[in-house]
Amino acid sequence: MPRIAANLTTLFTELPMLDRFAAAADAGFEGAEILFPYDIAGPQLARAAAAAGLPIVLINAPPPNWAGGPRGFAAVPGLEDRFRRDFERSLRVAEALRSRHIHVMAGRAEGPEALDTLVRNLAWAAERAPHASLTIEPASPRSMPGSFLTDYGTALEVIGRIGAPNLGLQLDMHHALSITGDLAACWDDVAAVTRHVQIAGWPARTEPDPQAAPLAGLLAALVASGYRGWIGAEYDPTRTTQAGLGWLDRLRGVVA
Ligand SMILES: O=C(O)[C@@H](O)C(=O)CO
Ligand SMILES: [Mg+2]
Repeated sequence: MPRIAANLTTLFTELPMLDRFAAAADAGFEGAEILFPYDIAGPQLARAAAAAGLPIVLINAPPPNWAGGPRGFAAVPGLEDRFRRDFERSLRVAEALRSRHIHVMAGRAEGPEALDTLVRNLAWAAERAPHASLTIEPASPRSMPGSFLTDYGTALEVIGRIGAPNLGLQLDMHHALSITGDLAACWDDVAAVTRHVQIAGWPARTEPDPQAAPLAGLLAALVASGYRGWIGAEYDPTRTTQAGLGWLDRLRGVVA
């Protein structure tokens, strides 16, 4: 049965980051994602996660400028040195937090040179960190304008060209629906290389509804295909996080 992680960058934001782990554990989550854990010392985060009994499932590699800027640069020609330095940083943090996955973002770029840059950077990263699990996540252009990685065909090509056992896909249902409009067909295409799944309500990206389309279909497909990874809840709560958590028990009923 897939386990459910709270994305602590988007959930429990009523609380300081270090208090979010305990709140997520009390609410019934079994793990945590943090998009950018670079503002708080790793040992402090690791202690808070351990005290709450929550493994950290996913972090993102550092963005050059999270506050309004591009959120990554693995596909940006000319920034390869910066990519390597920052990847080393994400590795140190991932090791301190024992994060299961590192999500590497492509950043704003276009064209064949960007594709080659992404392949080269990710191939280097996968070889540099054979024990780390790396993911790439196609993002809808509406959410991330200008991002290089906005379709699953390109993601599959990149993963296939590199052929590293520690590189795979992060399927975020919000992006998958925005990009393809057909979550079931998208899952069929990418299931074999998917290492991590994220869910949210559709189309508003608020609380997920496990018993209604499109999430009900995705959950059925995950169970049918024997998906053994985590499901991360990455959404914007309608009111407080706690007030909207009724979906969590209902989801367990569906995937049990
Ligand atoms: O879907 C998203 O926005 C995230 O998973 C992410 O990593 C981009 O910041
Ligand atoms: Mg996501």
